[in-house]
Amino acid sequence: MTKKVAFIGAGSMAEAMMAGFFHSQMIEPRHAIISNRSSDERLTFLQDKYGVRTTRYPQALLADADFVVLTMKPKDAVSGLAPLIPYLHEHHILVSVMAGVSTASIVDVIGKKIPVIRVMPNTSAAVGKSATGMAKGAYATPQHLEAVKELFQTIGTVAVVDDEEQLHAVTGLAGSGPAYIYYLVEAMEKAASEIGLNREDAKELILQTLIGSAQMLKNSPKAPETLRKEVTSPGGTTEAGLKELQKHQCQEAFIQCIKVATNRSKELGEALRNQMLNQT
Ligand SMILES: NC(=O)C1=CN([C@@H]2O[C@H](COP(=O)(O)OP(=O)(O)OC[C@H]3O[C@@H](n4cnc5c(N)ncnc54)[C@H](O)[C@@H]3O)[C@@H](O)[C@H]2O)C=CC1
Ligand SMILES: O=C(O)[C@@H]1CCC=N1
Repeated sequence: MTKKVAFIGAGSMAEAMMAGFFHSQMIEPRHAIISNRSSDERLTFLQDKYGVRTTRYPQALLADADFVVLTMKPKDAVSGLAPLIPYLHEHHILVSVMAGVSTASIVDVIGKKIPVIRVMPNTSAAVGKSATGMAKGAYATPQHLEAVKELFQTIGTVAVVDDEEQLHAVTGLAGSGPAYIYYLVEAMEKAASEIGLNREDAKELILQTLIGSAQMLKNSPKAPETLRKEVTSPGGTTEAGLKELQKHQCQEAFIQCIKVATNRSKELGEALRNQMLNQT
């Protein structure tokens, strides 16, 4: 029997996961129900596109759900969870994808011994290629973790981390990761236009370069540095290009980018804890 999923939040991450779950046939669209804060238009769009059910009644949302996936922003955790509390029971498995938010904070907001699995996927879930990290909360058993792992393995790879704190790093590296790659592609597209390539040719060349490099990184036993050196002929074009990147400290900037994103995840979790303290 396929599992039933309720999504609390109907944004880009909820849609990416839904699309991936449905494509893998792990979840049937009629077994998914989704809510958001206020946009009827958005819920209608998702209903029409995927055949999911929609509601803003907490009781209806949770009635049949096996997994309750929290897909609102960290700042909306309290407002999103509050109406659900009377209908949340220990048989539900809460799956939070909220960046930075600890399982302990979620349990504290709910005030019940609910199993919570904290998950950090990325939007490549939509095409079954998420790089997902996860950790279990205090009231989740290894069986709960396994059930959620099985669910997310249908939309990509899963790394279970022993220490929940490591999910900040997973977020800085892989949760946000697709955006870094898209940013690079934006730069490649701009450059392609300035050096006289038409948009369609450029798109195909960039895409194939990315896919080919990713496949090489995956299949070759060689380190990225070795692969880079193999492209770089002494006195050639690559060397000239890379010198420019080094001049702008591009690698250092990328390292700093990932560290800052990781710290931001910690700050988001702390901001929610402060919000909770101010409300008590
Ligand atoms: N976008 C991404 O690449 C990733 C996002 N995440 C996490 O996923 C979560 C959602 O991110 P996005 O989809 O990008 O955000 P989004 O802004 O696109 O969607 C947030 C959704 O939450 C809903 N919402 C807000 N308050 C609510 C409430 N009180 N009750 C019910 N629904 C409520 C909004 O109406 C909206 O549908 C965030 O916590 C983020 O940290 C995690 C991994 C990757
Ligand atoms: O930017 C964010 O906060 C979310 C978490 C990881 C990707 N998007």
